[in-house]
Formats: sequence, C-alpha cells, structure tokens
Amino acid sequence: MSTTTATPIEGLPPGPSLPRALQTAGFILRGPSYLKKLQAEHGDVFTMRITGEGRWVILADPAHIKQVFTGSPDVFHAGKGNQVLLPLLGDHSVLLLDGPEHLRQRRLLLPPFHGQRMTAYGELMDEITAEEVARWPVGEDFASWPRMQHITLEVIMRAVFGVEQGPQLDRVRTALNRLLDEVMRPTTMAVLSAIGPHRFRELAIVKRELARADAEIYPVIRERRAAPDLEDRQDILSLLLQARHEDGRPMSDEELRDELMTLLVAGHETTATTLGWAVERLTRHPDALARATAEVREQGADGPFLDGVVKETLRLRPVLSVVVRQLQEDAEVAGYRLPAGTRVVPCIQLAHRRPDVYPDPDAFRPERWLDQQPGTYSWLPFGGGVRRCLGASFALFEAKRVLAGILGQVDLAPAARDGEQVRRRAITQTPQHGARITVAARHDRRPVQEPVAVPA
Ligand code: HEM
Repeated sequence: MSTTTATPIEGLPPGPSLPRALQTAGFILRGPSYLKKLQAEHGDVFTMRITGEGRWVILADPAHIKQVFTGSPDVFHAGKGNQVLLPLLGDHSVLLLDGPEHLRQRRLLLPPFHGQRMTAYGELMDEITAEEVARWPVGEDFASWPRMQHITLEVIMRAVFGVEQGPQLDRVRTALNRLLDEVMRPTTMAVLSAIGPHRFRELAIVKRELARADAEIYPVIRERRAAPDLEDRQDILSLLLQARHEDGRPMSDEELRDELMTLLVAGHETTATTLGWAVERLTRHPDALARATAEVREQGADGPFLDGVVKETLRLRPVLSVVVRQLQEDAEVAGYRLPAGTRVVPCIQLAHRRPDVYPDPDAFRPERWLDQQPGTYSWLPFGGGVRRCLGASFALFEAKRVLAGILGQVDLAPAARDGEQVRRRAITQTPQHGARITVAARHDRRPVQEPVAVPA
C-alpha cells in the first residue's frame, strides 16, 4: 500500500487519453473490465473524463480511500453528485444534502437503523420470503432478480413504511412501482440529464406522476402520526415520527416523505441485486451451494458460512462500482494537490480485487471470511465515512434472512452454464440475464405435523 508523498504533485494524475465520450462508454458498458485495464496501465491512481461529471480521480489503494472517507465533510461533498435524483427524492433527502444540513438529517435517521434493532424485522422477512418462494416453479429455469425485487419492495413497504397487508398496501405498492419504472427508464434519464433536475421536476408529466405517488404516501404519514399505538410500533416511519431535531421540532410531513422515498430508492434495488448475485454465484459454485444449504438447514440465518457468502458476493459483485466526492476547496489526496471542483472517486470495484488483501482475488471463496474481518477501506460495498450507507445493517440482515429462507425451502440446482456478465442499469451493476436459476426440488423444513385428533 502506498502512502502520501512528502511534497504533493500539483495537478491531476495521468490517465487515458481517449476522448471523453469513449471513456464514458467504456465505464458504462464494460464497467469492471475497463477499470481493471486502466489500473493495469496507470496504477492505483488515475484520472478519467466522464461526460457530465468532469474529471474523476479514481482511487484503488485503501490508504488513499481512507484519506477521502476520513476527510472533512465540508471539503468532500457527496450530495451534489446525486442531484439527478432530486425530482424523485425531494429537497430534504439525506442523499442530496451536504455539510451540516446533511449531518443533521443523518443523525435523525441513524438510530432506527442501528444493527441491534434489525432482529425486529426477522419474522416479517421470513414470512415475505416464504410466500414468494412458494410460487417458484420446480425444474424450470427462471430469472430470480425480479423475484428478489418483489421481496425487497415488500420488506420496505412493511418494515420501513409500516403499511400492513390490505388495500392500502396494494395502492402504495402500485403507485411506487409505477413511479420507479418511469424514472429508471433510459429515455427519462436522458431527458433528465439534458435539462437538469430542477427544470425536469417542473415538467407537467413529471409533476403528475409525482403527485400520484404523493397522494398515496402523505395519507400513510398523516394516519401514522395520529396512530394511538405509535410508541409501540417497530416500523422505521413510526420511529422517525418520534425523532426530534436539535431544537425539539418533529420532522415535517415533507421531510418524512422525502426520506421515505430515499430509503425506498436506496434500499430496494440494491438489496435485490445483491440477492440475485448471491444465488447466481452460489449456483455456479456447487460446493459453496451445498455447504451454505447444509449450514442453513442446521443453524438458520446466523451461520458463519452464509455470512461469508453475502460478504463475498458484495466483494465480487458490488452493486455500485464507485462512490464520488466533489472537492469544495483544493485538497491533498494520494500525493497530489488537487484543485477545487475535482471529483475524487474511491473505486469499490478495484479495491475489492486487490491481491495483497484478497489472495486469488477473482475467485468466489466465501470461506475466506471465516478468518478475515472486512477492512474499512478495502471492503466498501456500502461506501464510507459520514456518507456510509445508512441501511448497511438492514441490508446485510435482510440478505441473510432471505437467502436462508430460500435455501431452507428449496434445493437450488447447480447451473451448467457460465456465470452472468455484469450489466449496468441506471447506476447499479446487475446480472445480465436476471440471475437465472432452477429449483431442483422443494424441501419443507417445517417438521411434519401429527394429524390433529378430532373428538368423537
Ligand atoms: C446491499 C444493499 C445496499 C448497498 C450495496 C448499498 C450501498 C450504498 C452506497 C455505496 C451508498 C453511498 C455511500 C457513500 O457515498 O460513501 C449508500 C448510501 C445510502 N444507503 Fe445504501 N445500500 C444498500 C442498501 C440500503 C438499504 C436497505 C437502505 C435503507 C433502507 C439504504 C439506505 C441508504 C441511504 C439513506 C444512503 C445515504 C447515506 C448518506 O448520504 O448519508 N441502503 N448505500
């Protein structure tokens, strides 16, 4: 690992000389292999030019990534890079704020996501998984990723929004699904980038779609605020309704709406994609599949091998390949004196393939985590510092509960075909064919019930 040089070099590190459009295309279309090629040519620090983003200084060395994650939040801004989500998430979203405003909002959101609280959602996750897996066909190849999305959306609706099964859940789910579909469409994204988020959200069609979703979300917030059992409820919305700003104010309906949308957008597709990749990787590695299945059937979701499966999936198939910070003033990073405005980019993808941290780095080996702890700056699927994913404990807990639910209920067939390539969708790295799997047989883990004696 390199360290900072005594006298920093002025200006940007070298990088590829290809035109901006070709560098952007390489990053979007070839993703992991393009980044690897550039690292081989330029080393652990290099500059890329990305359309609409200016210059990115890519960092692959954990020592340099640490400089960014421990740097001042007033200098390393993240919110500006997420502005494309403004129309959907709204002005109060923790993802879009920076500096003291961001920290204030983050402080309110953190306690409900504390690791130890997650067990409150375990049974709900088991129930949702069991219902979904009961519908999976046997002996037929199918794409698991959409099924995982169904599970994670349902988990968010019920654990985060706290909406019970029934007509209201159906209406909220339909409205949010529709909105997400509209926004994630490539044509919508293209218009959004062309005219900018502020003008985009003033378009009549956008206003109409947002109003349709808001018409379902605001009643949930208002009804919950008035709920007599608010203090006893476990859902995240109920906890946020009881949170207070430093001056004692509760969060407004608008703040709550924006944070609920943020949690939905940040937590739904990301977790579904990790689950899709986990079964895709397991079915391509029959030994790991057999070991994980045996462990789950003995110990449920708490076994160390299953934990390794989730960590290894996030290492080799991180949902996001980079996180971005924009410098608000000149700063020294990786031995360079970088000018204000530069974007410094800890590269999750490259940090996760370092042979000095991960022997045989390209191999899927969940067992490596049996005697290795994840390093803060070398295992970063959830980013880092004051912007680290708020839902990391939630996502890890959910991934294990859902995988245990699947492996406990069905025997997955080892796949004969090659692993799926990474395909970029909006900003996430998804399995090219939707993580296709086959259920070989159903395995009922519940003990066979004795017939109930009926009194004569
Ligand atoms: C496997 C699933 C997930 C992955 C891979 C993931 C990854 C990430 C990453 C990389 C970031 C940016 C961190 C940075 O800039 O340093 C982030 C931020 C965030 N994530 Fe997640 N996430 C996941 C699940 C979730 C879930 C389930 C939730 C909530 C329900 C959530 C809520 C958030 C929020 C609110 C932020 C913004 C934090 C801030 O700006 O302060 N995420 N996530």
